[in-house]
Amino acid sequence: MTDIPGIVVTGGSGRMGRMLIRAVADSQAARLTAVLERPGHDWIGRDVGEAMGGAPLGVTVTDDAVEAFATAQGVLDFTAPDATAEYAGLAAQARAVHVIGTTGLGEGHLRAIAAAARHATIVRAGNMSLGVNLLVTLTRQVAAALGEEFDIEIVEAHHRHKVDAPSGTALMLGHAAADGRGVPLDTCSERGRDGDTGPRRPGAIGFSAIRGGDIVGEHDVIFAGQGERIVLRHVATDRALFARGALRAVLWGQDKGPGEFDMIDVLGLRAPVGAPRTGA
Ligand SMILES: NC(=O)C1=CN([C@@H]2O[C@H](COP(=O)(O)OP(=O)(O)OC[C@H]3O[C@@H](n4cnc5c(N)ncnc54)[C@H](OP(=O)(O)O)[C@@H]3O)[C@@H](O)[C@H]2O)C=CC1
Ligand SMILES: O=C(O)C1=N[C@H](C(=O)O)C[C@H](O)C1
Repeated sequence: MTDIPGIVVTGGSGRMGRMLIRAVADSQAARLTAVLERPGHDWIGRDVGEAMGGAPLGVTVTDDAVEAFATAQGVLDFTAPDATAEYAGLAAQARAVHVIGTTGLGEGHLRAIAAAARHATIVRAGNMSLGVNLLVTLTRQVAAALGEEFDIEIVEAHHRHKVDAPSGTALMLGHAAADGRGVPLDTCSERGRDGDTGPRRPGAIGFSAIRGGDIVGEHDVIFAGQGERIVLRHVATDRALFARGALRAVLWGQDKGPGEFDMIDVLGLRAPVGAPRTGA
């Protein structure tokens, strides 16, 4: 037996799945024990290194999540909402740390994840990068410092394949901005303006999404006042960034008890008691 945690990557053939496989395979601190794909996927039964067009990694792609999770200490999951909700239950049964990067989760998915977190450690974040999580804390601070005379707009840009909007990161930033102002985001969020919208609602937090080409992920938080504008920006140029964050999260989670955590916890960016919370 080894103390190095065994890790399962779900959605192995996806853009993030491939990054996660590389990150775990290259790490001295974790072992890749299984890679999951959907039943019927043409990678099933193949060595994952070869399926990715490289040298064998000695790990065969499977569609059996129960068996894969049974011997694992961690699951890295960047797939789709329905799959993630199901994996949360299965990972909790196996007491494996479940790191969730999947975005576009609805109320039902979040309930399933919360239920699973009663039994096992879950780390969930719409963005696993250090830079974005710092931007979240800065956004909350700037929003708290400025009054409603500064209009907050969040603009995000992603590749043409992205299926959800606003991005998970944009929502993290929106929650942080609303938190800084001491209001719930759902009371002030303004999305998808089109046509005769009328003037901007005071206190609104606006969201805009751009989709095109191969943009990895870009986020601006704009505080627009009279005669001045503050823009907080994060630009991701390489998806490996998110995979490194996910690996850090699964290692961090190894000695934690049941509960739902985020990257602010993993990175130690949580504000001290008495200071405003993040709303991510
Ligand atoms: N938190 C973060 O830091 C980041 C989060 N993301 C998020 O990660 C997710 C994945 O992104 P990306 O890799 O670009 O997407 P891809 O579409 O490239 O990959 C998704 C993978 O999940 C698999 N999958 C989808 N649905 C199911 C299902 N029901 N059961 C089993 N497997 C399934 C897909 O398989 P198949 O091809 O067969 O459909 C595919 O392998 C998105 O929600 C994205 O927003 C992305 C980057 C960073
Ligand atoms: O789908 C993506 O690609 C990304 N998704 C995440 C999000 O929704 O914010 C994180 C990153 O921006 C890339």
